[in-house]
Amino acid sequence: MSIILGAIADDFTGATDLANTLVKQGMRVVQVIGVPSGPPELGDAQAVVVALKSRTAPVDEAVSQSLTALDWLRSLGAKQIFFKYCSTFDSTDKGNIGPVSDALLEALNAEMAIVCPAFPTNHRTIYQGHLFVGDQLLSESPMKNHPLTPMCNSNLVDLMNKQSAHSVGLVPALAVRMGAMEIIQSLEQNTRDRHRFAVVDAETDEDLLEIGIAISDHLLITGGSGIALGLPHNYRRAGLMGTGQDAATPQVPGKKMVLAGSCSTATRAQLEYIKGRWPTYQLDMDKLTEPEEEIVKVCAWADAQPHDAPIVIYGSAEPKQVAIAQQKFGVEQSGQMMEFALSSCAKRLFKSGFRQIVVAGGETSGAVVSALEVTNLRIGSEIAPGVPWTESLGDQPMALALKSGNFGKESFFEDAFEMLS
Ligand SMILES: Nc1ncnc2c1ncn2[C@@H]1O[C@H](COP(=O)(O)OP(=O)(O)OP(=O)(O)O)[C@@H](O)[C@H]1O
Ligand SMILES: O=C(O)[C@@H](O)C(=O)CO
Repeated sequence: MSIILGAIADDFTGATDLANTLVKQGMRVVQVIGVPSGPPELGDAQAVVVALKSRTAPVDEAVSQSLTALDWLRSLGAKQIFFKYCSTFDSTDKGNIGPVSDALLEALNAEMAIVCPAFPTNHRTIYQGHLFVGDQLLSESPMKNHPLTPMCNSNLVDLMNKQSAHSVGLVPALAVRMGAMEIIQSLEQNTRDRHRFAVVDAETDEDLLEIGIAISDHLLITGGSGIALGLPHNYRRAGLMGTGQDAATPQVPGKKMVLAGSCSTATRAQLEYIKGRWPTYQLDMDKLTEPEEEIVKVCAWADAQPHDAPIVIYGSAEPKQVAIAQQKFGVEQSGQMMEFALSSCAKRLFKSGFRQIVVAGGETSGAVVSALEVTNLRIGSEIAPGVPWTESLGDQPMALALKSGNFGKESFFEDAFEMLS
C-alpha cells in the first residue's frame, strides 16, 4: 500500500511535533528514526515521518541524508513531500534549511515551494516575512542566545535568500487573509517573478488552513508543523484517506526520568519548577572532558533514588554559563560533550529499568533516541501543543516524550508523567 505524505524532519522533536499534528488531524502516522536499513514496519500508515539529526550537521551531510530519505519515501509512493524544520527557523550561519530545500525541490522537479514555519498555537507567527515569537521579533526573542543556532535575523525572505541558491519571494498577509484563491494567485505571481520559494505570512490557524488548501498540489512543502494542519483535509477531499489512528497513551511500566539538554527559556523554567519536587542532578561541563567517571556517578545516584518520583538529569544552563563552556571547549564540542553524557546515561539507566523517559531538546533527543537504538515510534496522546507521548516499537518498548526546547508550560514534566500513571 502506498503512503500519501512523506516527511523529512531535521530533528527528532520536530518529527514528533509534526507526527502529532497529523495524528490529531486523523492520519495514521509512523515515525521512523533515520531511513530504516531493513524492510520497514509501516503497517497501514498514511504518512511516514523520517526523523533526522541534520539541523546542525555539515551542509553536505544534511543534504545527502535528506535526499536518501526522499528516495525512500518516494519508493513508498509518497504523493507529497514535507520538509519539517523548526518553528523558529533554527539554522546555523551556514544554514541547512536553504540547501536542503533546494536539493529536495530539484530532485522533485518542483516549480516552487512555500516556506512557512508559523505555529500560532505556540505563538510563532509570520507577518511581512518576519518571524515573531509571541510579541517579539525572532531576533529579539531568547532564540538569539541558542547554544547552537542563535537566531539574529527575523526576516525570513532575507534569511532564505541567503541560504538558498534560488530567488525567494513573499505571499503577504493581505493575500493570506483573503483565502486560498488569493494565495494561489500570489504564489503564481511569485512564480512569474521567477521565485522558486515564497515565504507565506501566517498569523492564525485559519490562515494555515487556507494556505493548506492553496498548496494541495505542491510536490514539496517546507515549514513547521503548523502548516500540516490543513493537509489531511486535502487528502480526505481527494478521496485518498479514510479513518485515522487512536492516539492512545503508552502503557509501559518502568522507572521514570527526565533528561534535559535544552538550554531554552522554557526548559529552564520547567527545571526550576521541578527542583525541590523531584530529585535533580546537574551535569557539570568541566567534568565531561573525561566523562566516564561523571556518568558512572550520576547513574549510581539515579539508581539510588526512591522510585516513587521521576529523577531529573540535566545539562541545561543559563546563556552566560553556556558561553563560558563554549569558549573553553568550542561550540560544537560542548554540545556534543553534553549530548554524549546524557545519551550514555540513557543507555545505562534503560538497563536498570527506566522505561518512561522525557527528553528535552531536539539535538539531545537525537542523541538519546539513537543511543537507545529506537527505530520506530507510535504517536500517542498529546501532553502540550507539539509534544505527544510516543511508544517505541520493538522487543523492549519505552514510553518516550521528546520535548522541543521551547514547548510546554512550567509544569510540563509533572503533566507528562501524570498522564502515564
Ligand atoms: N551547559 C551547557 N553548555 C553548553 N552546551 C550545552 C549545555 N547544556 C546543553 N548543551 C547543548 O545545547 C544544545 C541544546 O540543543 P537542543 O536541540 O537539545 O535543545 P533546544 O534547541 O532547546 O531544543 P529544540 O531544538 O527542540 O528547540 C545541545 O547540543 C546540548 O548538548
Ligand atoms: O517547530 C518547532 O518549534 C519544533 O518542532 C522543533 O523543531 C524544535 O526543534
